[in-house]
Amino acid sequence: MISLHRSCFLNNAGISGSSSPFSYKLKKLPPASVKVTALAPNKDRNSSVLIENSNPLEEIKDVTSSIADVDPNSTVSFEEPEVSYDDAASDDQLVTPWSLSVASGYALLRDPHHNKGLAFNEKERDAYYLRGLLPPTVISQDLQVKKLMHSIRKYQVPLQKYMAMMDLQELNERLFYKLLINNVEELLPVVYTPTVGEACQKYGSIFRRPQGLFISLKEKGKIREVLRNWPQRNIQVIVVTDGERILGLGDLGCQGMGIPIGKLSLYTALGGVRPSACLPVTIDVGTNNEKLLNDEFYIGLRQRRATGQEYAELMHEFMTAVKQTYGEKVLIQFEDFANHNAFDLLAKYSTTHLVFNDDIQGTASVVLAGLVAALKVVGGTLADHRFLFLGAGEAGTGIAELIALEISKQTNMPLQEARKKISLVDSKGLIVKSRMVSLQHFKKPWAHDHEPIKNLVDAVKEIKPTVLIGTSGVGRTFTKEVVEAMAALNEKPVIFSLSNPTSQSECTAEEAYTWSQGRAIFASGSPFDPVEYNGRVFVPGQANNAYIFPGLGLGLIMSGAIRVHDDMLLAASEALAAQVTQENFDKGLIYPPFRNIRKISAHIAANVAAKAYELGLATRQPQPQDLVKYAENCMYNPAYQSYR
Ligand SMILES: O=C([O-])CC(=O)C(=O)O
Ligand SMILES: [Mg+2]
Repeated sequence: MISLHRSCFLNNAGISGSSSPFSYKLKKLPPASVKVTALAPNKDRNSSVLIENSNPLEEIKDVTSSIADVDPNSTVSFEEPEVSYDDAASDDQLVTPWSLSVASGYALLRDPHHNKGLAFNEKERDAYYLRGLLPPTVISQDLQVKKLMHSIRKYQVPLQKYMAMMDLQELNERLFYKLLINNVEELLPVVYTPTVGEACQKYGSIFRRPQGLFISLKEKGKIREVLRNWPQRNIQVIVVTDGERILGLGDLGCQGMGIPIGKLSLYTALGGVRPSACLPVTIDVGTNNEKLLNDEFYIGLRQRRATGQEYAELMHEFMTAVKQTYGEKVLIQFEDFANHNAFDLLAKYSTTHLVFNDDIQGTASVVLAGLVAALKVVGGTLADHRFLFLGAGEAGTGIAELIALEISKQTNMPLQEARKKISLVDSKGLIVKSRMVSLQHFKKPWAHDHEPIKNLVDAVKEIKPTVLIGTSGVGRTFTKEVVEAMAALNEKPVIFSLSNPTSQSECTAEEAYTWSQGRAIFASGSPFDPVEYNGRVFVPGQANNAYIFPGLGLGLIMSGAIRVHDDMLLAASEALAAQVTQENFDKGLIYPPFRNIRKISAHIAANVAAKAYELGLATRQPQPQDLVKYAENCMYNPAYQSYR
């Protein structure tokens, strides 16, 4: 059995110390032939080995020994196209289960990228030394999915379901994604909000093995090396958090890692980005959460958060190292940073990197889509409506700005004027001019001429909004009085309770429908079950950025975009709103069901890519003719591959 890990790979090459000159990418080659080109900068620049039609295990022995023989300063280059079609391989297309070696035997069963469990067929069991390591039965992937859903459904506690899913991801990646894609509506609340929030809170005690990359202050000055420790090279998407504002749960420090992991599993399941191209990162600069600091099981740095220059320097080293390691076109998604850093990081890096902030921009795009769809039910144009927000952080101001931008585009109204249709309430009351000096910079554009108002109910009565949006991170703040005030003002009040997880939702679906006598057009950030009121069933929509970021990311990747532009967020919004069917509207839905999410993501990706080409920000040339088809063809397919 040959099992070659990177460490022995480097040792064989006689490399020691901190830097590894090796890089490797797999080149697509005709079946059963492997060509490795070793590029040695100092000598033997182009030595190459070509092995054809032999036993794959033997091939690898040859390949690895020739790699080991080349100059230690050499670069071994296997090239892989940025958008890989390998993952779409069908039954009749044979592939080799590559890692840096051909996995076989016991190691193959423990390699999550290639393991198929009982689905290894007889031939594969012979060829890959699996005889005796598996019970005799051979079953299909579909039967495995059925069996696993059966056992997951038996768990009563959501966190147990979450742990079962994480274990599966570590054991058999394709089965994990097949399960998730086939049962997306049932499993999204498990791997994502609300359960992922609880998982982050309890990360220290449920922690079994590390997932993702942890970069703490201890790694300062060494971040490029840390990135090289990650086993994959062709990274296309990074989701990074510093754990300071995890959902609406506050500072969870290093335990925020659950969020990048969850978001990236949706990149693959909902947007079709290859799992090997996804990198979850948590930046650990400490935590101000006393409970965690005193928790003996806490997994992060036991110190208060670094701020100011120390924080900025670590983030800058990370951002620079990412671009140096993965190039200009790697997408960096900022996730769940606290307001004060989120806006600054986005402003600082949006002109030099391909970055976007999911909480500011992704949430804005999904809410705008929901509002555009809701107009079909409530009537009027965006400019005809008045918007009131509870919460003026990343999500609140991000959504407000995108609505203003869209109104301004639709009506040619100056942006300043369009902003006047939107009012925000924060913990100190309505944001008004007289508070200007003490306002954080991102709130200033929303300080209108108005008398101060202290609480939300009074603001509703005074401003008379048609749309009420909660982004406060504080649960149960849309009280009966607030919802009744909205219902008294509007025939069909639009009410979005966006804070996550469910415990932080501004009101429940049941409250929204009951207190508005079934008239509310309601959506929430975390899922709620359908509600029966007066003999009618209301299905609440889930206004969650999960509708947007997977398709947006795919669109950026497939067009080779180098920057994110606001117009791409509008394009994503438009594409999502266009996917709501009459049948959905008839059920009171303003978002299409998640079960069609891959099709929806393909349309979002196509619209985003088209915008990237239009704006001259796309580097993949020529532009594919049918972008929707192209997006679909690029998507990772979790069906098992057949091993030769
Ligand atoms: O993760 C989610 O469900 C949505 C989101 O970005 C947040 O609440 O921060
Ligand atoms: Mg978030």
